[in-house]
Amino acid sequence: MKISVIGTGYVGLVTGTCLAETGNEVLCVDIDENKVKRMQNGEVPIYEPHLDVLFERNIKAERLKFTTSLEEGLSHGDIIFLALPTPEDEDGSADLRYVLGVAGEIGKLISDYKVIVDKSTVPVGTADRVKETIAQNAKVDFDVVSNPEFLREGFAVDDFLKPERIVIGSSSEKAIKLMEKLYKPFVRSGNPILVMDEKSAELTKYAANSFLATKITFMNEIANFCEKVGANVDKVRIGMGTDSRIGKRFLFPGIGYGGSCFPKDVKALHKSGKDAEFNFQILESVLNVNAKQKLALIPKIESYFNEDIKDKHFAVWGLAFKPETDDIREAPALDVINSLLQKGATVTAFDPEAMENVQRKLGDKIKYATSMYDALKGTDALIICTEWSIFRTPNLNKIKDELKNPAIFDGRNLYDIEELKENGFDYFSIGR
Ligand SMILES: NC(=O)C1=CN([C@@H]2O[C@H](COP(=O)(O)OP(=O)(O)OC[C@H]3O[C@@H](n4cnc5c(N)ncnc54)[C@H](O)[C@@H]3O)[C@@H](O)[C@H]2O)C=CC1
Ligand SMILES: O=C(O)[C@H]1O[C@H](OP(=O)(O)OP(=O)(O)OC[C@H]2O[C@@H](n3ccc(=O)[nH]c3=O)[C@H](O)[C@@H]2O)[C@H](O)[C@@H](O)[C@@H]1O
Repeated sequence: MKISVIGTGYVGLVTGTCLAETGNEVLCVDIDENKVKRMQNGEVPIYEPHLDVLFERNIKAERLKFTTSLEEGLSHGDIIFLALPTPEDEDGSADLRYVLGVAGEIGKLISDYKVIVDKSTVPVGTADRVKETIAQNAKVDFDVVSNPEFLREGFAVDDFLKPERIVIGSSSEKAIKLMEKLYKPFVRSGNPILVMDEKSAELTKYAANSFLATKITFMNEIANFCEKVGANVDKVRIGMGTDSRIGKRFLFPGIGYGGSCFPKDVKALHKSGKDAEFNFQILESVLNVNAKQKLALIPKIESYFNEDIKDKHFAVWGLAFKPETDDIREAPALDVINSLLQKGATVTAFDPEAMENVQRKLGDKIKYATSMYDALKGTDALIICTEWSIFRTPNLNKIKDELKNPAIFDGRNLYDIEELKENGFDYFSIGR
């Protein structure tokens, strides 16, 4: 089939590449000329494990191409995916200017039947708004489908190739048939393609992300309570999670959830509620608890240094909002660093993939190390914000040799408390 993907971020590029992998002819459109040039030269512009192999293979086979021309994109594809940003607007709602802006152009540019597929995460009712916007100018027939994406950064290729479910929201038989044909190769193991109305599909995405954010936040509250009463959240987590009704996944406490989606999606659903005069009380709590949780290590650090961290120098391991990505959007590490800087401390940071992005954001406000051990040199203590695998079994002697105090503040519960104690560390984690 002939497919066009508008927007080549984490979702668009993975969607385009994976659809090319099943034999479709894919043309990706992006407004960012530099990005398009890099992709045309065979460079993957984001860090996403396993994407490079598929990307290279499909470019070579001439099934995956790139352009900055929306007109070219719209004339190529029979199915047009919108994988455009829907960032947080000032009032917490999803900013639809990219989606509706492109929809306006689509109306002017299409000259034969197209299925317009919204893959961006958008509030209930957006498919109708996209339809109306296209219809203002369109002279030909078209359908709009809501097809929310559930991939995780860091596992995006695997999640796309082997989805647990595919959600298709549409009222057009013709569009549904085309979408089912396109996705059939991805659900050969029997996972379902769920067809529903557009509004239910749109809400499914927000409900899923908000539920996962709530699950993490609930666990963070349990962790904080564990600290008050002397329980160990690791034990509680396993004790709870082995009940299959609860499940073991997404129960890891830490310094809050971050990323490009949970924070903005919980806020957007909360705002949609407000607009409909519906009070999402549970989401209000999630938002408040998570904002506090991002700074959960700060009082521990201040207490260790007798409430005075001015002029103290800290090593921070992990900057990305989670491992296996270079994405730093709403990363808890940034909140931690900003708070330390505000209190007069200094920071040397290390992350395997996200250093460039942080450098662009923070510039010379902090120092950047070339390795995890290099970051420790001359610092007063180590703070861990992201659970990259390479931090899991470090050389403890090397850490102790470099730090002025044998103190580790671990926001991701990486180490065994007893082992760290035996090795002479003052070790602080979350809920243990
Ligand atoms: N990042 C993720 O893991 C997931 C994101 N989503 C949703 O998918 C949507 C896209 O997210 P990301 O891929 O993370 O965004 P992104 O910000 O990484 O990429 C968006 C791309 O769209 C391009 N763009 C902006 N305006 C354009 C225009 N007028 N024409 C062509 N290209 C344009 C940008 O240059 C950029 O390359 C959002 O709604 C997000 O909530 C859904 C599931 C997972
Ligand atoms: O809509 C989206 O963009 C995506 O958002 C999340 O994916 P992602 O943000 O890539 O990352 P997650 O692995 O879900 O982690 C999100 C945040 O929660 C935190 N987290 C996750 C799990 C956990 O047990 N504890 C915890 O604190 C992570 O550290 C991270 O900051 C969802 O998992 C995807 O299904 C969804 O498609």
